[in-house]
Amino acid sequence: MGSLASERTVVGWAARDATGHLSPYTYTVRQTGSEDVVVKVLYCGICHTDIHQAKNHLGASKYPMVPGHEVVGEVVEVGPEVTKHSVGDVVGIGVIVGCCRECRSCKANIEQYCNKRIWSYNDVYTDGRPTQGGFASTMVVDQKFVVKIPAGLAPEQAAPLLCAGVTVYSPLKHFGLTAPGLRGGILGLGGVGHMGVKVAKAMGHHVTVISSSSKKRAEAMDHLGADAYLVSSDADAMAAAADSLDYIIDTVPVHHPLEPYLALLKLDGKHVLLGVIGEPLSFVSPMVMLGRKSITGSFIGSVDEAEEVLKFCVDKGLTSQIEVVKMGYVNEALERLERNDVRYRFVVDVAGSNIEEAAAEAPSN
Ligand SMILES: NC(=O)C1=CN([C@@H]2O[C@H](COP(=O)(O)OP(=O)(O)OC[C@H]3O[C@@H](n4cnc5c(N)ncnc54)[C@H](OP(=O)(O)O)[C@@H]3O)[C@@H](O)[C@H]2O)C=CC1
Ligand SMILES: O=C/C=C/c1ccc(O)c(O)c1
Ligand SMILES: [Zn+2]
Ligand SMILES: [Zn+2]
Repeated sequence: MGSLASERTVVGWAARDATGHLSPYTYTVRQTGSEDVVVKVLYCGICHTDIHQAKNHLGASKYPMVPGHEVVGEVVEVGPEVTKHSVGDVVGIGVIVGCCRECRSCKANIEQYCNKRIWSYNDVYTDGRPTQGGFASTMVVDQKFVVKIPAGLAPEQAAPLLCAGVTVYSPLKHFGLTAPGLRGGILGLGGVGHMGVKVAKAMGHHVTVISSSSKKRAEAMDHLGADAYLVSSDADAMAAAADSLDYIIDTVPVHHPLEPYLALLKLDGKHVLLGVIGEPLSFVSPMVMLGRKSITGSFIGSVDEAEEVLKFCVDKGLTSQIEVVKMGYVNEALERLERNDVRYRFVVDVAGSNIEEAAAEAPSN
């Protein structure tokens, strides 16, 4: 296993330091193992987590780092024990590419909560190699973590479902928030948030977008189908909406006060934190005690839930709202994402970007 002769050379776009700037990077991936699926990357979405990781917001980034965890590709080779996928299948890969398979979380098929989970990039695989993500020509991934993209979903449309989509679907399901008629709030209308509006609306909820500005009001109401729109700095509108929501899906990626949003929740309402924020958030205890409210969090979703949300989107006719860009635009896209200038997810057309040819012309690693 792992002989140099059988390693595959891959071109990706990597961050080299905490500037988070990506540039071509050539590396090798492991020999195809018995349960491995070799995937030619077609499209990869850009999640705000890619910024957190590339810019070392959490203090644990290792470089060179090829980000990207909303990956859709075509199977080009499978190991001899692979039963789940075949050459030619269109498949998806998300945030997790390994787990222990023995702990309580793994046995319950919620492997995203395994303490030995392996991240699709900025981690170390079982063979000691760094993992590298989807802004690359190829990924080699254990079949367990590869999902089939159902017919009826365009590959570029499917990419954001593999993180943003499942990240909102999982807590709604887990916390019993799927019944029609519930009143939900989506705080932060970005990549994750816009899927929150779509998934919650498809479940039959009354959906209020809570945004930092009024810039997205018309699109949210007219195109995404939101029922109401609150600007968080509008104190009168926030006061009028007090005690009205069963849940809030909080996708804000920076520090923010919780109390204005806790006030919007009804008795037993749930505030679900999804944003990755490396600073303490605070609130006074009566804000939760007096309405028996919960503040909780949720981390992506399981492989099973990824398959479920893909099917849910096909069944309900849901699509993500994306801007497709080429790999050479990725740094502008990351900058625009960071300054809240995208409706609502960038997806990189990796296969259409000739990244191998571009790397041959670029300065070497
Ligand atoms: N828990 C999990 O498993 C997952 C967590 N995440 C995390 O969720 C967060 C959101 O991800 P994603 O949707 O991709 O991010 P986006 O940047 O696409 O969306 C974030 C939204 O938050 C609002 N916002 C408020 N303040 C800011 C600010 N200062 N800078 C940027 N946005 C702001 C904006 O909405 P508006 O204009 O409406 O105010 C913005 O569109 C990130 O922290 C990401 O790491 C992502 C995926 C999975
Ligand atoms: O985008 C997917 C990953 C999100 C994420 C959530 C929590 C955390 O600590 C991370 O490092 C990433
Ligand atoms: Zn993500
Ligand atoms: Zn485990």
